[in-house]
Amino acid sequence: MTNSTPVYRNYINGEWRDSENGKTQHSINPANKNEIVGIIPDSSKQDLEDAVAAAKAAKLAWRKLAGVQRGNFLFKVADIMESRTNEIGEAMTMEMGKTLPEAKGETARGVAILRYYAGEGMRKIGDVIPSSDADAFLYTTRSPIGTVGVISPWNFPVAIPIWKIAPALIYGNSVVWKPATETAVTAAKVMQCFHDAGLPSGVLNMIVGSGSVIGQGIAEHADINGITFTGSNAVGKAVGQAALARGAKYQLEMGGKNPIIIAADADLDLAVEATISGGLRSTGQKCTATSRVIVEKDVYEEFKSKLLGKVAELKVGNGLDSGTWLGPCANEKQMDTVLSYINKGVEEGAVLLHGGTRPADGDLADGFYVTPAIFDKVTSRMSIAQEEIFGPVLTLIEVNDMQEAIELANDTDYGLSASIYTRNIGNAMLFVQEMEAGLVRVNAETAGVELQAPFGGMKQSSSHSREQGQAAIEFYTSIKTVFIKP
Ligand SMILES: NC(=O)c1ccc[n+]([C@@H]2O[C@H](COP(=O)([O-])OP(=O)(O)OC[C@H]3O[C@@H](n4cnc5c(N)ncnc54)[C@H](O)[C@@H]3O)[C@@H](O)[C@H]2O)c1
Ligand SMILES: O=CCCC(=O)C(=O)O
Repeated sequence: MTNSTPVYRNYINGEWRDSENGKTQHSINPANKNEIVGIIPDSSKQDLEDAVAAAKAAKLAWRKLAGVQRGNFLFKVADIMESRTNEIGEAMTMEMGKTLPEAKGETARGVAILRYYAGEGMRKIGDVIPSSDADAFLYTTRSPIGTVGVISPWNFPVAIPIWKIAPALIYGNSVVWKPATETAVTAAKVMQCFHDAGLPSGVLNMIVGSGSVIGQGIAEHADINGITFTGSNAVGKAVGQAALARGAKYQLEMGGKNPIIIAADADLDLAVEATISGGLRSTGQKCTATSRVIVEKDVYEEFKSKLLGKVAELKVGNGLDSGTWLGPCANEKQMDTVLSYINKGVEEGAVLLHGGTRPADGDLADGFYVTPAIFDKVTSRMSIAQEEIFGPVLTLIEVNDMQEAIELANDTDYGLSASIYTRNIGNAMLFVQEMEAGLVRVNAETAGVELQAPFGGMKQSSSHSREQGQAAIEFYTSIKTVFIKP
């Protein structure tokens, strides 16, 4: 740490504030653990109280604005964020390791999401319904739920908070946001865009602190009317239970164990490309990342050898370097988890064909790197085929036919995304019908989400709600049915 290490604060009631207890922590660069990206707050419950009070005080005036007026703020935020794409992208790469082009791409996605929801301020929010009383006017409108708690993870530190905050705001809610501490610097830069756009004080507040204090505090707070959470299953379920216990609305988007099926008739070159991109971009740290690669036996060996050839070409390194394809894991705990799953895979009898090691020397030794791992001879019940690893690990599973492929693809507690490579329309239709996942993609990788379409999982991946697109209105508002008679 040097005297010039930047210091970031909480954002409460329109101003930047130190944590009331004065405690701080460090945001570390996963490409070099000795580099501190920023000094960030380690906030207390009192900071959360202040943020919630500010959000509560601000919500009435915000709700009373026209949707178009709220949208104008979001358009301004989008323009400011677009002008800071490089700065925000660099902060993201330095805090969580994804490559700079990916980080800038994600920032651009944040801008697009803001513009999409800004436009929502002009769209209809209800229906006219014929009443059984000929003189009456029966229609629906929507009310904001009040103050929304946003709890977000580190893996998409711009896109995910924005796909929660933007719809919360456009539909008239105030917000208390707890970003992941790993990416608190990126979050502060996002927050600054809202501040510079002139968002009224208290409408959006940001508190940086531990999950157990600030995250749980949000889940339990009587003045937070709804909680939207993205993160791991264990934490998500605890958040959901705390919300349910006090009757608050909640929405949980959690882990995945996403399959790609390679049919015998697939274009194998395209399938290899999609497996690598879906499974290893962002170092496998996407909820939608491909993890189980289910291949029909007729093409298994050919697919495997093409995959190995291409994975061997991937360059692991610092995400800021232009030649890097794959950055480090986002933090030490994540790296340790990935390495422990690699050991477990070997112990359970899978064959490690490639990678799965921690580079020991040179520039990479001080980072949380794991080389991309490919496992052969994986069976569906092995831990590496069942549990979310959230790292650069692909598990190859051989099947006899399409029926078995789909059965194994569904053989998981998760149901977030799934894809198939095939040139046979029958295979594609069967897959779409039978696959138990919220996002199913034919001849496309498992990762990749379109901001205007609903996104969310089935089974243990979600609380069965949907985010993004117009689906977001369901969480951030309540329907009010209105009956008027002269
Ligand atoms: N389905 C999706 O849309 C989606 C998207 C991105 C990530 N994810 C999932 O997120 C996970 C990775 O992210 P992570 O490691 O940041 O997850 P995490 O669950 O550890 O943390 C997520 C957020 O919850 C907070 N938190 C931690 N403990 C808490 C508690 N007791 N109460 C309330 N909040 C608490 C964290 O500080 C963070 O802000 C993976 O499982 C991944 O699949 C899911
Ligand atoms: O990590 C979850 C979000 C996935 C996503 O946004 C994508 O696949 O692009």
